[in-house]
Amino acid sequence: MQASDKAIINEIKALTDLIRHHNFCYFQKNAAEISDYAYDQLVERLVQLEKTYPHFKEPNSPTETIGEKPSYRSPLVHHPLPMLSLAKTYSEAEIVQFVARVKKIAPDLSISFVCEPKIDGVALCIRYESGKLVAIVTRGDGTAGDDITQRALQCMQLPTVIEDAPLASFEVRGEAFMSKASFKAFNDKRKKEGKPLWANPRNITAGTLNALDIDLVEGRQLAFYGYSLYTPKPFLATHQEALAWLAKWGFSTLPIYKVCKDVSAIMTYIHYWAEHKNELPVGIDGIVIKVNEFDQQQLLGATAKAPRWAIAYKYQPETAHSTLENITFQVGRSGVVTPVAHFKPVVLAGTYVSRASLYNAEELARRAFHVGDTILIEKGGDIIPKIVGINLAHRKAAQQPILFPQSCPACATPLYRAAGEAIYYCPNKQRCLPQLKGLLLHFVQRRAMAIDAIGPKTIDALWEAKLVQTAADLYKLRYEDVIQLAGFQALSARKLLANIQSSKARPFDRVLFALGIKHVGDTLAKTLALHFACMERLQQAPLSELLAIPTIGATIAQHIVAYFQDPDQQALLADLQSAGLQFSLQQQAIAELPLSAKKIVISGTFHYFTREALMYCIEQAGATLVTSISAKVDYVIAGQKAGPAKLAKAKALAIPILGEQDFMNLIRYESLSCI
Ligand SMILES: NC(=O)c1ccc[n+]([C@@H]2O[C@H](COP(=O)([O-])OP(=O)(O)OC[C@H]3O[C@@H](n4cnc5c(N)ncnc54)[C@H](O)[C@@H]3O)[C@@H](O)[C@H]2O)c1
Ligand SMILES: [Zn+2]
Repeated sequence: MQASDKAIINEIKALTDLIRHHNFCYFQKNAAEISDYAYDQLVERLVQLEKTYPHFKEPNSPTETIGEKPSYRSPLVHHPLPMLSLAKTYSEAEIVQFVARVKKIAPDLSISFVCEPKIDGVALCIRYESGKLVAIVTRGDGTAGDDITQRALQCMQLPTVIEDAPLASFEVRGEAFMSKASFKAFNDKRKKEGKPLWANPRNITAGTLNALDIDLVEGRQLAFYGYSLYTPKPFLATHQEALAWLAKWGFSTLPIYKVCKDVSAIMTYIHYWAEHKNELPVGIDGIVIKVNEFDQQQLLGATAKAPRWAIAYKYQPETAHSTLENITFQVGRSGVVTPVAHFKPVVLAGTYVSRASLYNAEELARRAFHVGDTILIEKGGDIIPKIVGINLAHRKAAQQPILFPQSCPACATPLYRAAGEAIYYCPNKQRCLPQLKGLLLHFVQRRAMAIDAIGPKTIDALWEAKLVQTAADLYKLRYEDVIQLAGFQALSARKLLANIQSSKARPFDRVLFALGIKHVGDTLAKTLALHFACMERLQQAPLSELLAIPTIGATIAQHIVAYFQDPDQQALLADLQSAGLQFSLQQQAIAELPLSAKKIVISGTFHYFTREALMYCIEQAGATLVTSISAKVDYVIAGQKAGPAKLAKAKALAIPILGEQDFMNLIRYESLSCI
């Protein structure tokens, strides 16, 4: 093998792995790490390499697969007709080639195209039998997806009965999404509640439809636009007619689709919506061009990945040039130092932007920014802008790159970097101002102690006046202290003190979360509260007991143990306890556990739970596990290969038999966070 072959094999392998990684982030975690444009460039490069060197192609290449594996959380549903992806391009020349290709296959026919917006959401297929909605299924890997009927109906308005359906069974395919207005309202609410924001409407749509906890989905308003109708027997002649039927049956369709006869009409449509897409109520990332006649679609057929009768023209993300003014280094409450780029304000996707986070030291070193650099900033559907390029030709000579500081920008303590991590920390937990103030802000936020009267400004004022340095100091505040602060009057001072007093009623898990122990988010705080029931037991818990909890790995367990062994934290906890905070689970909370006093039998193996995790969740939900079926048993949870004798006995005794998903719904899985 030649050296150049080796380099190509390596590039193909690296690209294949990288694309798989991004597929996982995008489709499974709903948290893309790179823009769609950057992702599409990676795929394009791999497609080209595979075309030139087909013998080096990796088996199961992501250029030939669709979406991601179904979750296996809910029953798998096969698609009688595969749900494919779309061929896509960012180049107008390729649209011209597409039209030419289509015309070549059917040269004697007059061909028309339907141009319609490409909505940036999640593809769903809705099945109807005898005019009734029977299932809503995700695309999954194109051949089978997840049945999400219950969840989807909870957050979307869909026609559940179609009175005048001329066919016994059919499928409506389309895109679920969140409108721009609902997304903004939802994120504004989360901001007020101190919760992390969703990056874009597509992520929240996918997150909602994948949610394990149906209660979490409540209040999230999604919409659905139908873009195709699949029938077992031909029933209509054109795609345009299908769209008209969908609208007649009560499906929302974007009424801006247009039938175009030639390339020039297609281009006019593409250009028009490039200018006007921000005016639409829903985010679109391109235009889909489809051959209108179904007969002609059949003639053109499909590849394994996409139909040959359609193509998506994708709009490039909005970008703008600006000048880098500075990079500052922000210290978070856990001591993590993050570089933030500040640049001359520019308008992108309708809003002014002037800052972009650079994530970590490695990224800063790799990009070697200089003050005054001309930078290219990109903002797609995402709310967070990114720096995607530097114009080196514009760089002024004799400037030095901006380096990551060696010591904390706030307290000058030398920074520390754990082996194998890309992040620098300031280890000065006791005196580093942004860390201490960050901890206080975390403590008062709505998800923690919900002391709403205190925001960043009040924290600053209390700090300046040397009244508050730790969370425990809040509970020592007196009226005379607060009234002397700038901006406080009798009423506001009393309100603040009342707010602090009422925070003493917050339950034990919220107190645990409020402490800001590294890695202990609100769900893990709940798990710890349920498992240990009181602070004292948790404080004394050996590493082995923490490790026995399925959600806790070695790093988290070590952090928790180290936290409770730290004398400063012990002093803080003692102060908070004497202030009267809830240091144990309330009896009432135990009685409210979703399966209190229930008896459960499990049988078989499970997709999502290990047997140990399932047993743990049952206990955490307040139920008791029993081994044999009797009239005293409340539920049987049956997995694959569940014992037939057990199931028959349960049926005879009319004991409800639950699948894995039913059980998760019952225990409000997400709120207990068991695995
Ligand atoms: N940023 C990342 O890391 C990352 C990772 C993986 C995938 N992605 C994005 O996902 C894309 C690949 O996903 P894909 O296979 O779903 O392709 P796609 O989203 O580009 O195109 C196919 C999909 O378009 C949707 N669609 C919207 N409007 C439509 C309409 N009017 N008619 C027909 N279909 C319509 C359908 O859901 C269909 O399944 C990538 O091109 C990229 O944009 C991004
Ligand atoms: Zn510091």
